[in-house]
Amino acid sequence: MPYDTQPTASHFIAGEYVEDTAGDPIDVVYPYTGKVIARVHAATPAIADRALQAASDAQAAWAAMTGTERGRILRRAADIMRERNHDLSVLESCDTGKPLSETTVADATSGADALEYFGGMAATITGEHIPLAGGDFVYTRREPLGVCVGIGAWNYPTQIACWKGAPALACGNTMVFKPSETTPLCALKVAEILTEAGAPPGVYNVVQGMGAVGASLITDPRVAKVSLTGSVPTGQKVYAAAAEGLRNVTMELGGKSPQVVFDDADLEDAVSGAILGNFYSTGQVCSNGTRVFVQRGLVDAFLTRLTERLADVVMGDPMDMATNFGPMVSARQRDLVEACIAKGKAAGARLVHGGNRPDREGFFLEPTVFADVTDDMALATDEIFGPVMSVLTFDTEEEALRRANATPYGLAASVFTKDLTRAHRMAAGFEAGTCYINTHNLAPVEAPFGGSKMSGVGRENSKAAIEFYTQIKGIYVAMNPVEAPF
Ligand SMILES: NC(=O)c1ccc[n+]([C@@H]2O[C@H](COP(=O)([O-])OP(=O)(O)OC[C@H]3O[C@@H](n4cnc5c(N)ncnc54)[C@H](O)[C@@H]3O)[C@@H](O)[C@H]2O)c1
Ligand SMILES: O=CCc1c[nH]cn1
Repeated sequence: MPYDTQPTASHFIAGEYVEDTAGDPIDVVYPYTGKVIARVHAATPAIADRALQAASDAQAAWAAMTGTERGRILRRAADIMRERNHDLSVLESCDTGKPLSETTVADATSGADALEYFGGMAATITGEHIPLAGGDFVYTRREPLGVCVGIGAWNYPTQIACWKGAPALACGNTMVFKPSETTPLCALKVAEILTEAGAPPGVYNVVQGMGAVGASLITDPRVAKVSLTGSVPTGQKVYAAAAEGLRNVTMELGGKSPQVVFDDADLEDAVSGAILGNFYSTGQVCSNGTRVFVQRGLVDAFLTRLTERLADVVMGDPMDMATNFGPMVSARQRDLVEACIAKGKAAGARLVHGGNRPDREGFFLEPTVFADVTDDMALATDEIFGPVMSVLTFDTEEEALRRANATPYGLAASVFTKDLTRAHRMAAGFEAGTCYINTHNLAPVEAPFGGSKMSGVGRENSKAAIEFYTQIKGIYVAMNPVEAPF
């Protein structure tokens, strides 16, 4: 490994790197080689306590700064991230195995976008004035919640650390962030950069660990809010644990999102959308449109063109800018996805492309396409979180919408058609938090992102995120003598 991936220490607390080797070791494995490239240690209870106390100690002073001052620090952090985009992208590729051609434009970039966006918004986070009869009035203050815990998934370690940290900090909260144990490296850089940009010690802390460390943070009395990005089963546990203390939550969970392609769609756009929505990040994107419903008249042409386009997949060294398809994040994830492929074959789905583990080192799996998938197959019901596309056939708009919504998930959905009214009808009918017309999987920070039904609670990004990192205080101001009954 030609890159220096071993972090200075495992944790970042109160503005500095902190080590405690008493915690369980966590080896960081480079998915391209399967070799260990760094080692960190899980937070011991003492480390978790130190991080929470640092966040708690820092919160009042951070909240007392003006939004303009906090925003300036976040925007400075965004500038530093952009200046270091190459190194941060290399680290993201080492942590996840995603190709550098992708991380260079998607990860630290999206993190910097969030820091810049919420940095710009910080000064605008204000209350309102509500006039009442007789000259009385109410004014509201939009106040921070306090100490927020962020818990991340492994697919977007830099992005997730920023999508949670930027709005939390803009609103005057402080954060203890626990990255996924699979990708522990990138969040440390986010903490380092925020500190360099001027965030006071304790405002943004990172502790490492498995689920147990995350669980221990949630129920701490110093914690006001928990924001998780992870699977639905983890979300259910975290939500339940947070409920015990009536803590605020944001839950960014899994999905089984539909893409509906009508036969009047632009074929090239529909195929591009299906590729973006199934194979970007080697299929490890929460909002992937893994159920591709194609209208009967277009199915053959769609599969033909998709197969042609898949010939352009360049699977290989993530650090080679020509590579556009990397390994999966871990052997475990690769094995889980392989089992889903085997189940799909056994259920009678037609394998159109891929399906195999290439004979090479690293956690590679071919981009895989199944056709003739039916709604009852596990391929169509279970989140796979890997490069597996299922193509299903439909006849009518009513049928497509009904089947698209027939899932407990509700993260994303897209429709491909040239018929404008149909596009908007479908978008209105989708039971999903994030919908697309004639594209899929884009997640600009200016737009709300999040799920309905089992896919989540709350929204990240956009103005909507402010709702989930603040609470409103109403202050009644009497301008008249107080009238009492006796
Ligand atoms: N909706 C979104 O924005 C979004 C984005 C990315 C990934 N995801 C979802 O994340 C999943 C893949 O990521 P993963 O495998 O890391 O998910 P996961 O649920 O296994 O783990 C997510 C995080 O939760 C922690 N965790 C596990 N058990 C915990 C507990 N009991 N208490 C507190 N923390 C606990 C883990 O250590 C990890 O940091 C997929 O389902 C994917 O759809 C969702
Ligand atoms: O993995 C989910 C978040 C996301 C979607 N697109 C880019 N990031």
